[in-house]
Amino acid sequence: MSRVAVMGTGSWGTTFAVVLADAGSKVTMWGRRPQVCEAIAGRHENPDYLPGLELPHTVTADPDPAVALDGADIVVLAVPAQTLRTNLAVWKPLIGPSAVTVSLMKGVEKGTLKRMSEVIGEVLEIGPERNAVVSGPNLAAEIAARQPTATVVACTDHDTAEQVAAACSAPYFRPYTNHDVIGVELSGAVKNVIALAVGMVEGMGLGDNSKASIITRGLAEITRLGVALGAEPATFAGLAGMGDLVATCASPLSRNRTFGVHLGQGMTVDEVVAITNRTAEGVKSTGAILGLAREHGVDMPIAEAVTGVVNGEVPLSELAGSLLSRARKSELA
Ligand SMILES: NC(=O)c1ccc[n+]([C@@H]2O[C@H](COP(=O)([O-])OP(=O)(O)OC[C@H]3O[C@@H](n4cnc5c(N)ncnc54)[C@H](O)[C@@H]3O)[C@@H](O)[C@H]2O)c1
Ligand SMILES: O=P(O)(O)OC[C@H](O)CO
Repeated sequence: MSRVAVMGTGSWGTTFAVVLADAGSKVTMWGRRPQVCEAIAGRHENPDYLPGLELPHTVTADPDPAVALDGADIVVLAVPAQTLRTNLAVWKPLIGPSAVTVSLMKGVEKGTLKRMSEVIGEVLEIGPERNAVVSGPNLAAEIAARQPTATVVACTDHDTAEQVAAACSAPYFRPYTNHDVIGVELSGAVKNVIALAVGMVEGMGLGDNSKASIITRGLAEITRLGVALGAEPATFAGLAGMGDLVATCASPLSRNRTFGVHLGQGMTVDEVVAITNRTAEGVKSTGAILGLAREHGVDMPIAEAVTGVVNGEVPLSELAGSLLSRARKSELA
């Protein structure tokens, strides 16, 4: 039986803890708010993020990271992408020398333009063989209701990917393994930006042709960037690529898509942030993703338009025009 620490008691951290427990793992969560940890450990619930769900009694939680990390074979990281580096610096001395890390996060670090597994490798000074990523069409609320889904466990080391996949294989949760960490991780981060664009389109009252066009050309952008960074094209046709893109862009449960809908209806970024306390990673990562694209000479017009709107540099009324007025090109270019 794996002993797993889940660092972060938000929607996905808590849901993934349920998956791990249902798969037979023993789970201790860390959360920064003691009252949330008390609710998880004492009443087997997380009313802030998953109200009404009874958590397995094998899931416990503690606000002391030393308690959560003590003896953990697997350390799951589920905090906002932009706080990860600071959090890891505190946790580093508490993580065992052979523990495997698993990033659940779908963002790119501002400033450094690093993927989450890169930040983890750098701060914890661990090799790629201990550094795994889980990403796929995984809307937390559906999985918390034990609705069937598949996902991808990515690690350059097959044994590590298998170890993590075994720890999270539940009757309703089927992990596939993949060695393409770059492709799997980038897919998860960039689809959030595309979901913001689809949400804006929805909020502006446009229809399914517009959304399908954004989703399809969005996949082309994700693939171009990924391949330029060394990913394998096939990954983008898989669960972490097209699968997650479709789930996120289609679902009202997606925080990124919902954020975009509010923007499309005319709210400002600050106004949307004020009415939600959930992590919409695309908002903070879109500039970093565009930075990566520019660094590698990759054309990403949708990410560029979304960044412009999010930064208040491009009026929403110009979003469609900025995409449609570009020079004609081959679909396959
Ligand atoms: N929710 C989903 O359906 C889902 C699915 C797959 C991946 N993800 C990804 O998982 C990651 C976490 O998402 P989530 O849904 O759990 O977010 P969330 O907003 O539900 O929860 C975030 C958690 O991080 C904590 N937190 C906030 N600021 C912090 C800080 N400075 N230091 C430490 N902890 C802090 C919050 O208290 C909360 O427990 C994101 O990168 C997201 O893209 C989410
Ligand atoms: O709610 P979102 O937009 O963060 O998306 C959640 C997951 O990433 C879907 O796989």
